[in-house]
Amino acid sequence: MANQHHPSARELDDLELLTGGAFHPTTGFNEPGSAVTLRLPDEIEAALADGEAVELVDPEGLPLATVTADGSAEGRLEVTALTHAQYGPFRRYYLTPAQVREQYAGRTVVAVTDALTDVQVAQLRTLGPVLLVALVGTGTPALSAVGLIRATLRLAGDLDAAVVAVPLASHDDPAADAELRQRVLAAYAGPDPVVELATGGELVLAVADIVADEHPAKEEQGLVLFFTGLSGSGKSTLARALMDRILEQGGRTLTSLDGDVVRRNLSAGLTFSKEDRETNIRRIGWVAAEISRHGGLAVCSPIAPFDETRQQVRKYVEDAGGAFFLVHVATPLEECERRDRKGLYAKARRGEIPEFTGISSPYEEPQDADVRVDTTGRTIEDALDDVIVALRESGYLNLSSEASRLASLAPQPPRAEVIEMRGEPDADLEPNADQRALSVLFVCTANICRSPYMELRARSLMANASDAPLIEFASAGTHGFREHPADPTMAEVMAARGVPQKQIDAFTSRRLSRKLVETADLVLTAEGTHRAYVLEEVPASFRKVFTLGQFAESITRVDPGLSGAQLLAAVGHRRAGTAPAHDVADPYNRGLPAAEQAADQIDSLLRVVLPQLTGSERIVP
Ligand SMILES: Nc1ncnc2c1ncn2[C@@H]1O[C@H](COP(=O)(O)OS(=O)(=O)O)[C@@H](OP(=O)(O)O)[C@H]1O
Ligand SMILES: Nc1ncnc2c1ncn2[C@@H]1O[C@H](COP(=O)(O)OP(=O)(O)O)[C@@H](O)[C@H]1O
Repeated sequence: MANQHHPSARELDDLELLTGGAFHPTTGFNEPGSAVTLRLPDEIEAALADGEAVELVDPEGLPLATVTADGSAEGRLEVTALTHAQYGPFRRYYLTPAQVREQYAGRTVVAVTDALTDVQVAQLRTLGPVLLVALVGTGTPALSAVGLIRATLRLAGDLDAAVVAVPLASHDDPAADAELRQRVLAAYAGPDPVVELATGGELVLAVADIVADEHPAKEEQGLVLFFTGLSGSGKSTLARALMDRILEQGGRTLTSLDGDVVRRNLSAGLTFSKEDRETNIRRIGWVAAEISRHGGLAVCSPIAPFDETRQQVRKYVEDAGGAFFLVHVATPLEECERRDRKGLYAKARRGEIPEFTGISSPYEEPQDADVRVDTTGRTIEDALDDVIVALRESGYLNLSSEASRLASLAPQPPRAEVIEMRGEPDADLEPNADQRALSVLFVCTANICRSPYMELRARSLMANASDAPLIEFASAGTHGFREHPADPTMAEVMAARGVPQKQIDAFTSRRLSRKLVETADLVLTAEGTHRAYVLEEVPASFRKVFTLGQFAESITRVDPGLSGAQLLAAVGHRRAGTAPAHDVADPYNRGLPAAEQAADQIDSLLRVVLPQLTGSERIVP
């Protein structure tokens, strides 16, 4: 069909609500005074004026609806649905008001736009059967659409609640949006009551991992470092030097999108016309944004002479959840021309290269650079330092200064951090001073329930085994909050099983870090998902990361005479597969019986693991 149009994300959300009847009585775009509008290019407008129909297609080209002009002076557009969007995560929860009336009549309707707080969950418990309407339209929720639905579903499991997803988008007009919200909720509720949630309260811990995933700490966020400046200004030189520093420090994946290199590959065949330069930069921006979406770090160094295109790239990156950091390498034209490393300026002056930036093609100086570096008369190290300092201040990337960098590359002294352990060793069993204690790291999600239990319980069990060699126990969470106390229910179970109250009170949660994994001799996780998480972060750790259950099974496969480091080496090569039966399910928020059950399971696994690990028979939980 000739007349096809790709609406924006906001318009596609509106289209779905229009065709589903959620905007009742509005059924078309561009009604007088309505915020539900559709912007069309001139040629499409002309086709509509000629009485032709126009297909609205989704980003993959699937025709969703046709629009026709109703001939009115206001330009109202009638919409006829062709099909509904069929794919996308949680699609099955996207129901029309009619479908909801049929399935969920009688429930109190409650709109949800963010992860729920404890206050809100308590309120929901008082409402009887509820229908949670997750408003997931473009620009509305605090979480991504997927995150909001996932978090809502997880909490709904514990309530008398059904969940429906409604793509009510923001129209950047608070009054109109409030009115549309009311209208949509009324359409979904029919005769049933609509109740607004109270504000305030603390985020419910059960969904903390979902929220934490979507709001990574700055230093964990995807990052695009974008160098712009004239040819010869020093973009590639500084970018390369910076990348070396990042690689030396380690801990980040890195992709280089250098101007010259991109022109030979991704943008081969493009010229230096304004249009082709824009295409080139948008391609770089698109790739960089995808890299940032997955938490990666992309370093780009094209000239990128046009402000508008740089803004587009910034938007791509920010829409992908990454951070955009603009470095203006502001070496003046005279200096670049004096350097003329490739002899291009001389050629451009002679007219042999048309449209040369700075000579016969413009360079628009950025007004939004995060740092501006003029390299004239400076060493590369010195100029690079400006970038490193600005990056550190931004919080996105903390590269150590030259002095501490050299120190960190020097041989490390023995680890100073000694985690408190069992009581004093018997004098006659003083461990060999050369023999470093094995360190075992327990991992779960938020480090407040299962892994603290494992850590503190293992430590207290070891206190009974004075014949055993030293083992250090620690724990961490893949997600969740830092410095939280142990879950009170789990704390109660620990205390009842002999963990000293002092240790329970002293416990605070922490996030898993690459360093923790790297320094541990053995990492034991509560579930297979935690193990997968650790392996993704630190793939090289695959021989020492197990679920606790998997490790307990694996050690039965090796020589029973082995213990300590020899046991770990042997098990690393003879691992049992992970199995769901190995998982210790999350007892968080499920009451004392669930906590007891998790503790029983952990105890029986520790009963297998600790004696073999230590070679001591005295550990009896
Ligand atoms: N007409 C013209 N104008 C500017 N630059 C030219 C031109 N023709 C070739 N070159 C060489 O191409 C490099 C710039 O390519 P970019 O992709 O970074 O340019 S742009 O961002 O698309 O404007 C640039 O490399 P750098 O010196 O690394 O910037 C030049 O070497
Ligand atoms: N302080 C400095 N920072 C970066 N480059 C410098 C500096 N001083 C001199 N130069 C030289 O300037 C040239 C910059 O070239 P290049 O990095 O390829 O620029 P661009 O990528 O912007 O075209 C190199 O020859 C580099 O050695």
